[in-house]
Amino acid sequence: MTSTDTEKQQLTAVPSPPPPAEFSYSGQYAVNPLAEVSFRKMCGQIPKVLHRIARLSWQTDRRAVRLLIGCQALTGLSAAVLLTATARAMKPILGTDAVAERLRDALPALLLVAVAAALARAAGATATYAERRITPRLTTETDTALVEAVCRVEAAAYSEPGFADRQEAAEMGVLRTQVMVTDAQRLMSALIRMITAGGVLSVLNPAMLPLLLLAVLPAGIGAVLAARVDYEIHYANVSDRNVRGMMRWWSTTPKYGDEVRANGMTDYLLFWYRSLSERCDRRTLAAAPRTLRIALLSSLAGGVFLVLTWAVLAWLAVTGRIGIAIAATAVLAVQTMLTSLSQVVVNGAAVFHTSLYLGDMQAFLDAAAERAPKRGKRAVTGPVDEIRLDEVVYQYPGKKTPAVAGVSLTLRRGQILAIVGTNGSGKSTLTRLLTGINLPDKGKVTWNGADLAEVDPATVWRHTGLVPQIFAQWPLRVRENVTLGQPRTVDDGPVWEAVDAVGMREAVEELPDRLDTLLARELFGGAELSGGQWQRLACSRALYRRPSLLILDEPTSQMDPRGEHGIFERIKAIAGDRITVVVTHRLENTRIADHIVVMEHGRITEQGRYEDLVHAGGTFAELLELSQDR
Ligand SMILES: Nc1ncnc2c1ncn2[C@@H]1O[C@H](COP(=O)(O)OP(=O)(O)OP(=O)(O)O)[C@@H](O)[C@H]1O
Repeated sequence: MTSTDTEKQQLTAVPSPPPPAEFSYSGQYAVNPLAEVSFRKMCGQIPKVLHRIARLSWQTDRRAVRLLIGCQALTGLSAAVLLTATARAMKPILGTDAVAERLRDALPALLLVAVAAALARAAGATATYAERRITPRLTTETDTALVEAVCRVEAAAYSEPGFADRQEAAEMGVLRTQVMVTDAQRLMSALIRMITAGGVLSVLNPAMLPLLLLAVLPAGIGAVLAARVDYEIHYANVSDRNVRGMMRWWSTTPKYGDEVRANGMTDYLLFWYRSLSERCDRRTLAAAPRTLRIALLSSLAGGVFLVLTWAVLAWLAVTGRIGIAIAATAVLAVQTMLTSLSQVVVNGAAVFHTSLYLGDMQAFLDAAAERAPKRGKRAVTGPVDEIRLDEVVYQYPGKKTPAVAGVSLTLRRGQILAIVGTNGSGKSTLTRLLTGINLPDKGKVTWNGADLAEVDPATVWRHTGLVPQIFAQWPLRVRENVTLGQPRTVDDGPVWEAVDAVGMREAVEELPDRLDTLLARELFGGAELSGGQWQRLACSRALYRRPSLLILDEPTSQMDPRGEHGIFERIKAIAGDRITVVVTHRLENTRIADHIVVMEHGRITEQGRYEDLVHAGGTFAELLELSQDR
């Protein structure tokens, strides 16, 4: 083989991608609620969840619930009338008189049968209407409650192991709300029809009822056991589904399309996506034999008892123990019982299934409520004259060392503070502590003397404006991208002012609908901005707020020199009214600062003014020299 051949082979031989890492939904919160639960306890969940669905529905639409209850009562009544009227009609029909006479005698009962059947249908249709009035609003309520719970937790919860998996598990509860009222309503009406038919049947012959129950009970047990298997698979797949959901978004959103294509990631991403799906499928398929065994055994047991039921009925009729008319009604009652029992079983299992997912959802909502800020009722009122950090320490959950390890600092109104330091030295974490996004584990942060641990965070964030390193590109109109979080005015004057402040007027005026242009190229009529323009817009959002504390974390990393110069000029011009914090790796930009702190391993290792630090021979001077050494 020539060296050229080897080179060619090396170029064409692309190694196959590694399989995606296997995550498992584990840890102190990941307790499969079914692992230790007995069958009786599982069935015991059904009344509880019915009660819960009723309560939620009642809170959503009382009129619709009343209508539903009325329909259920009508269903029971019409089933009873139908069966008794049928029994009454059977006697003359099976009699020995002339046909015309038999029909005439049976006519009143037959009319009653027709009216009862019509009523039953009407009750069914109205119940569906009532259920459709409840379900969309109930789903919206539950869905919004989940989104709100996630938005409102303390930011530290996001770093907790398993938080995202628990959220994914809770999402299933939201999905189930779309079917839970239907399932509950069908279960209740089937139960009512079953009880009515059972009552009629036990009057006709008491021996039939237990036999029929035995015929359907195995199917009930089978359905609940199958639901349990389904839940176990769902539970085992939570983490993979979560990762797959993220991969799906990252792979398909046009925002990252360039990176995916130009780096040849498509095949790898598709491979990973497919691998995750196949891993979920494998778990599902591995459980299929168990489901089959459950279905076969329950059908076999049910079938045996059903044959027995029909045999007993035939024996009663053949031996003359019951009349032919009664036997015919019994056939109808058995059929009604069987149909409604099957519906009870199917819908009961569905309600049981729902109870499991609702349980996950409720557990997550409870956990989120526990993690909601409980910092006290004190309020920060502007203007903010002083922010102090006193020996502040913060360690992220699951981390071995603190990200901020004992920082003391005083910031005063009118001052510009620059924070510099190597990657991972704790700069962004320090800004999170300054704004009260995270509370320190030790030490305290005070605003005008008030400890942030005792202050309602909403009153703090009313006075802050933050341009984070990674900022959102909101799929909203230009105007909302500027005013989001604080729609202070109804006229556009202040919006244009903020747009001007970041030098974006020309770019916005060129957009098809100026401030009304939707910034989402994925959507019809949407437009897209360049990276630097997005960053200017993020800065304009913070400036529009006119905050007491303005924090800019690498605010100009994507901007051209003109844009960068403009932003820093603006920061200087408005600095008198506020406390300004700039985090940057471009050390030249720290010239505007009144005070610079250099961070290393979560501590402040140097501080002073630009001119002092340049000549101090420390990290700042070293980093500056390196940035100029090209
Ligand atoms: N949400 C988080 N959860 C867990 N650890 C985190 C989180 N955010 C940051 N860290 C860790 O905290 C440490 C400090 O991170 P931080 O983002 O504050 O550094 P930084 O100085 O801003 O870095 P850079 O210059 O790269 O932006 C790092 O070790 C990082 O891995």
